[in-house]
Amino acid sequence: MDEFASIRHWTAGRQTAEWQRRRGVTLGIGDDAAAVDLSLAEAGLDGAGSLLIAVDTMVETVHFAEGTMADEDVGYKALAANVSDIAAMGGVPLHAVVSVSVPSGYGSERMRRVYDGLYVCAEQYGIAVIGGDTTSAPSHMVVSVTLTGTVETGKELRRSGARPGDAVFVTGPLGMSAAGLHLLLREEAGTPDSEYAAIVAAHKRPKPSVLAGRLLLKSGACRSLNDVSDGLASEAWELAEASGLRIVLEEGRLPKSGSLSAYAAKAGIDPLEWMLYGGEDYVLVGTVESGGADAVQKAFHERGLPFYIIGKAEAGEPDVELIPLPKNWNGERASGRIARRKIGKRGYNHFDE
Ligand SMILES: Nc1ncnc2c1ncn2[C@@H]1O[C@H](COP(=O)(O)OP(=O)(O)OP(=O)(O)O)[C@@H](O)[C@H]1O
Ligand SMILES: Cc1ncc(C[n+]2csc(CCOP(=O)(O)O)c2C)c(N)n1
Ligand SMILES: [Mg+2]
Ligand SMILES: [Mg+2]
Ligand SMILES: [Mg+2]
Repeated sequence: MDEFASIRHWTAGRQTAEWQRRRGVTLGIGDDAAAVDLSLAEAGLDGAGSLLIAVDTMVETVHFAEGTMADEDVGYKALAANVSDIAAMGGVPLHAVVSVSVPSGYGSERMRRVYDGLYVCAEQYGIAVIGGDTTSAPSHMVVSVTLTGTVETGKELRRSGARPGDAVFVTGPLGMSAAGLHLLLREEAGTPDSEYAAIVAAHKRPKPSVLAGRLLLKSGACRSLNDVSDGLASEAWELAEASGLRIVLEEGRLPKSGSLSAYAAKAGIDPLEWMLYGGEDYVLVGTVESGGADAVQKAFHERGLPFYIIGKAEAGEPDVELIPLPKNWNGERASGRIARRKIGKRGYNHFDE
């Protein structure tokens, strides 16, 4: 199958004309560029919208490898990672443009499976796939997705809006994806123990919450927001630096799932490592004005969504600190309180030595 037949094989008949029309697409896959009339996009915004644009790339051996992700998972996660960035602005995702670079030996069927997963994610989040690019690659697959979205003009939730006194929150458990990856890279006997299904699923099929971002925006109480791709420590540092303040996290408040604890115990690893530095959690971390935290938590819980207050923002030079659990505490007290530990700007970094 040649390049053009392959593209048709991966994309033709996947989404109806009606699906695309409702997102304002007036010209989809097949010409030099797609055309979108944003005034026709049904995003349900409260007022005029701005365009959001994000791109994230997945590279074989860096973001996935044989044994960690099926082809379908690669397509799903490449889009989901971008949904997480749109959610982290408080926005609604709309259109995806997909670039794939495929080693010639991979064959058209393998890429079709990547698209099977990508379209599952598109369906789940209401996204129209409107174009892309295809090239060969020397030895490994690369999938890059550009995603548009929309958000009420001037209301997008930035990293820079936190203020001293704000409560710091996360919208889901931490460290599960890193634990799942650890298991997948080490599991000798194929199918992992069902006890660990949740951590494996967290790695292969992350579920960013657009609804969580929308609730935060509509609450009027959210001052800053980021999504956790590189790890909580790294993302908290981004909030601290963008907002010019110190973030203090409490170890005892960090949400830890049962399957993470069980697997960490089995693997002999401190789960806190994964929770702070693992990454690929695709939950939201941010701050709310402290007086509004209870109402936001209530709104989340009413919709069955998790919401955890994990610390606070304080005036000071950009920094991230952790108040450890008493078990990790060596007994020292600094001015009558448990000594805080500085959290390094460590996390997943593509250019670390
Ligand atoms: N090569 C690049 N050229 C221009 N801007 C870039 C480039 N790479 C990243 N950026 C910009 O830098 C900022 C931070 O990007 P980054 O990729 O760290 O964010 P993210 O997508 O939230 O994180 P992650 O990639 O871990 O999911 C964004 O505004 C992004 O658009
Ligand atoms: C085989 C394999 N090895 C390592 C990892 C871990 N990993 C890769 S990229 C990344 C951060 C997010 O990426 P980005 O910053 O590009 O969005 C993490 C935690 C993995 N997923 N698969
Ligand atoms: Mg990025
Ligand atoms: Mg992000
Ligand atoms: Mg990202």
